[in-house]
Amino acid sequence: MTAPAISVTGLTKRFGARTVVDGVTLSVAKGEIMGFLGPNGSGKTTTIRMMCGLLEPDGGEGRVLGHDIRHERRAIKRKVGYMTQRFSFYEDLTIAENLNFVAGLYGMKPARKAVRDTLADLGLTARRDQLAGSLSGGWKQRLALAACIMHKPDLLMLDEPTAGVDPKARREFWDEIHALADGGLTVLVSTHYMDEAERCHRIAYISFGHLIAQGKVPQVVRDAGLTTMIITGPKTAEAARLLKGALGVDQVAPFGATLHVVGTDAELLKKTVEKVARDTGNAAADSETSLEDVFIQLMGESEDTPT
Ligand SMILES: Nc1ncnc2c1ncn2[C@@H]1O[C@H](COP(=O)(O)OP(=O)(O)OP(=O)(O)O)[C@@H](O)[C@H]1O
Repeated sequence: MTAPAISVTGLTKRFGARTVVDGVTLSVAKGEIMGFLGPNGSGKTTTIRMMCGLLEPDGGEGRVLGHDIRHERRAIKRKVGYMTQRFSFYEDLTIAENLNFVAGLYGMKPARKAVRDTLADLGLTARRDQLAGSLSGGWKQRLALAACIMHKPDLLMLDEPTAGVDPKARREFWDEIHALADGGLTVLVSTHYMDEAERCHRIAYISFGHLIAQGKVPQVVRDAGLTTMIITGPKTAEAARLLKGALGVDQVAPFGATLHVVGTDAELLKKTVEKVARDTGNAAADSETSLEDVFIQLMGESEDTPT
C-alpha cells in the first residue's frame, strides 16, 4: 500500500489564549478528493495552512507527501498548490501574462512551455490574450487553478475555490478537479456547498476546531442517526409554526411547497409530525435525510457545547 498523501494526528493551533484547531487527526490517500466542511471560523483555513507548511502547529505531528510537517515545511511548500480564499491576479495583464509571472515566481524553465501546457490543460488557450480583469467568475477560478497547478504539485489545497461562482461554472471546475485527481493529484478542498461536498470521495466536518465527523457522504449521513419526514399540503406554514420546538423535532425547514422535519428520536418525531399533519389538514411522509440536514444538526449540537 502506498503511503497516504496526508497523515496528521492531534494537530493543534492556538492564537493567543484561543485554541482554534484542537487535536485534528486526518488521513488522505493519494489521488483522493477530501472535502473539508464546517461553519465560518471553525478552523478549516488554519488546518489547511498547517498542512501546507505555511503555519507551524502548536501541537500534533504528521507527514504531508512524505515530509514532516514541523521540520520539512519548505519541502512541503514546493510540492503543494494552494488556492487561497481570495486569490488575486493582475487584472490588467492577460491570462498568459499572469501565468508567465507565476512561472517566474516558481523559477520554472522554460516558462513559455509551462504556460503553454497549463493553458492547454485547463482549456484556456483560446482566451490566453484576454485581460484577467475582464473574465467572468468561473474563468477567474479556472485561471487561479491554472496558477496553482503550473508547478505540477502532488497535493492541491483549495480554500473555498468556487465561492460566488455560478452552478455551471462550479460544475465544470469540479470536473477539472476530478480529472486532476484521476491523474494522481490529491485534493483537499474546503467548501460550504452541499453539492460540492457530495462530489468529494470523503468529507471531514470541523466545528470549533474539532473534527467531529468524517467518512464517505452516505456514511456521514448514516452516522448522524437522523430521521427526516416531509409535510405537504395547503397549510405547511401553520404546520411549521406548530412543529418548531415540538417534542422530537430538531429542525423544521420549508423547501418550496414542502416542509422538511428532522429529529434524532425517530418514534417521537413520527408521532409529533403525524399529529401536526392531521391537525392542520396536511399529509406526512417519510423522507431521506440529506447532507444539509446533517450539517445543520451538527452546527446546532456544537453551538450547545462550545469549547
Ligand atoms: N492569524 C490569526 N490570528 C488570530 N486569530 C486567527 C488567525 N487566523 C485565524 N484566526 C481565528 O481562528 C479561527 C479559525 O479561523 P479559520 O480561518 O481557520 O476558520 P475557517 O473555518 O477557515 O473559516 P471560514 O469558513 O470563515 O473561512 C477564527 O476565529 C479566526 O478569527
